[in-house]
Amino acid sequence: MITTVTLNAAIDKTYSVKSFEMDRVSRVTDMIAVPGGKGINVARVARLLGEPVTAAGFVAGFNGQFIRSGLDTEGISHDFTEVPGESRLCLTVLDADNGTQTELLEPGPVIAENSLLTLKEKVKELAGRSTHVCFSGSLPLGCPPSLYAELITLAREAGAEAVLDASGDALAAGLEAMPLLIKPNEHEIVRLLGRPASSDDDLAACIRELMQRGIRHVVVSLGARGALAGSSGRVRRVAIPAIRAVNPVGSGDAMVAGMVTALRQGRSDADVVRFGAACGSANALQKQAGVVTDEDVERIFRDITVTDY
Ligand SMILES: Nc1ncnc2c1ncn2[C@@H]1O[C@H](COP(=O)(O)OP(=O)(O)O)[C@@H](O)[C@H]1O
Ligand SMILES: O=P(O)(O)OC[C@H]1O[C@](O)(COP(=O)(O)O)[C@@H](O)[C@@H]1O
Repeated sequence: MITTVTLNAAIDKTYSVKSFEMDRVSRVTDMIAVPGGKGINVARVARLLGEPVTAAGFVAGFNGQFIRSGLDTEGISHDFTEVPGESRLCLTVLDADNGTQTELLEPGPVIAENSLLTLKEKVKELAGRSTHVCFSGSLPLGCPPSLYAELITLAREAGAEAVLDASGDALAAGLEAMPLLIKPNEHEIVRLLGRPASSDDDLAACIRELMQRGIRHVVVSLGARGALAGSSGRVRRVAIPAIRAVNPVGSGDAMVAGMVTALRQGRSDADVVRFGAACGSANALQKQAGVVTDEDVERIFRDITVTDY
């Protein structure tokens, strides 16, 4: 099984708007509201790919009920820790005319010490039944930056491999526990290493540095440019075909889901990133974040090339 941990679960709401403008009234032409937050998106895509999953993390309030019942409707198994307050709303405004996606992310509930203890027990228990635990997304208020490192260590002690998709201090501190795989995007890796990366050579040097620290898979996703991926000491370029992207929100999560699925299937390092990138691009073809179809994934996979960098 794959367990996903979303500490700041959300309702992901997507508004389609014609010619979105600041300081103006905009009428919404189409609306989607689904359980979201990075780890939940990973769970949805992994399940669509045929993997057994459980989504865990914190939920709160009416939005938390929406998240649980939405997952029930989708048939995604979940085991969340309820906390006081209200789970957040993450809003994406899609403007097809201008080709923009604008995101507004609420902060979410404040997590108390006793809820952290409950969550740690839950992660230990789920990790004992999982091959991989994916830790994804920002830390809600009340969670110390060291939390991912603690959870990764617990997961590994329980027998599961850990994947970390986070940013800022949460990513920096989480690295101390040596997750199996990290998937920063360009901005996240630059911030992590605290130096500019103005070329792919610079990014490759960052990837090598992180592999030397002991992270086996360091995959830097580059949006429509594909990815630069380090695995077991080698850096590879992942070149993807041009597509007509509809909404790339959630593509990073779909990529993580694809890579974990491929790792579980024992695919080669090159095919792990190739399959992950195919899932990321397939997600960008959908209006809803965190959704792929098998047909899109397989078609795009065939058109992706992975070469030594
Ligand atoms: N506009 C796009 N066109 C094609 N593929 C995309 C696009 N945006 C993302 N992807 C795919 O999804 C992967 C992850 O997307 P990216 O935007 O880099 O992640 P994140 O959402 O974490 O910032 C990319 O490596 C790529 O394969
Ligand atoms: O937990 P964070 O980092 O605040 O991010 C939350 C947001 O990330 C998303 O999961 C999208 O992430 P990606 O585009 O990086 O895959 C949204 O669905 C969600 O609203």
